[in-house]
Amino acid sequence: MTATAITLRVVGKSFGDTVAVTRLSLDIAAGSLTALLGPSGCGKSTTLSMLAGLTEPDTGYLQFDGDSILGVPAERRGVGLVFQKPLLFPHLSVADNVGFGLRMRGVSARSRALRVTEMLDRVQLAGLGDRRVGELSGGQEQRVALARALVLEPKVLLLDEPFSQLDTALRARMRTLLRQLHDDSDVTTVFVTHDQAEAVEVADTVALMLDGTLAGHGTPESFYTRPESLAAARFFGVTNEISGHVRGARFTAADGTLGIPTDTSDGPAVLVIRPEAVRLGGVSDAQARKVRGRVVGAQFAGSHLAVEVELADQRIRVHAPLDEPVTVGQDVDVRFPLAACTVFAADVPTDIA
Ligand SMILES: Nc1ncnc2c1ncn2[C@@H]1O[C@H](COP(=O)(O)OP(=O)(O)OP(=O)(O)O)[C@@H](O)[C@H]1O
Repeated sequence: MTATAITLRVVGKSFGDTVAVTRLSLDIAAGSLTALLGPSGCGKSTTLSMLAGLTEPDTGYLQFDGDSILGVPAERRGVGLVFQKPLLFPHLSVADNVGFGLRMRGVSARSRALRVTEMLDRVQLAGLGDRRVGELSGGQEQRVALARALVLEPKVLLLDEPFSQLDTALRARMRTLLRQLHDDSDVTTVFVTHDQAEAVEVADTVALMLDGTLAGHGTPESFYTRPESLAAARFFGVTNEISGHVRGARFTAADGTLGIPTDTSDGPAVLVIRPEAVRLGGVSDAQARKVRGRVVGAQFAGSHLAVEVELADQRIRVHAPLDEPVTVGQDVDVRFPLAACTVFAADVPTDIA
């Protein structure tokens, strides 16, 4: 079986006056593990539900491998579903839960038993087939839900916040398991989460949704190094925003410093750079811009030193290596590597709450 590519074009869905999804266009590569990421209410679950065939879009189209899936009933889309709650049959054993779909398809008891045993092994539940599902832990229940979906060899696996009810350590183990299960098969996986750290850890591709539509799409790294919008940069956590303007393909900060090449149009602008990309001290480098600043705060933060630096008219955050000799009150050279700077026009919407 070859993997399935998913196409969404100008998809829209409203519930009464509530616009859940609007003008959503997205290409999900065959065989990818894509995180559909975004804050609560941005339309992730509705999107997943439209792919699953549980909700029909009002506008736009959806395709699997170039063929429209609009109007195709859920059970004929070749989709496996895993939800936040495992939704197992409480009166059936683990093995019977996993084998349920196979039984519905008329697969013989013998063949079913073989496939269920193999699947339980893959989700690390070997030997637990006879257990009643009420005797399982939350993590085990979600493994059963994963096994039940995957045993049917779906073309597409859709997961809606599947591990959000588990504790942190277990969630990390489940993410690793999901990655393994995905890598061992050809299934195209779409994983809904509101947690950007989870998206970055589990997925090879991230599709960020804000306000019902796509706000960024690319590798996890690209959201840190080249965010597509200010809102996307903000969603990915702590970032520095330096206000200024662009004139003649050059960004200048409000205090007249920097001079960063950019292809953003002339006008008020914001330069975005993550704290871990800013350098303190160091040698001159043609690929970076230098400004003078003063250290006004330095705090141990586990993996780095969280430093606050005052520039001419604003403060920025810098993550410095722990062995960097940084003292409060010290004057420092602050370097902005060009490759880590992204400039946006200042008049973009900024509310992403
Ligand atoms: N069946 C429904 N009836 C009415 N409104 C709905 C329905 N489903 C979703 N909505 C609304 O559509 C918007 C998008 O909801 P959706 O569940 O897709 O977002 P989400 O990003 O998955 O959020 P969450 O993580 O909180 O589930 C929300 O405003 C929600 O209240």
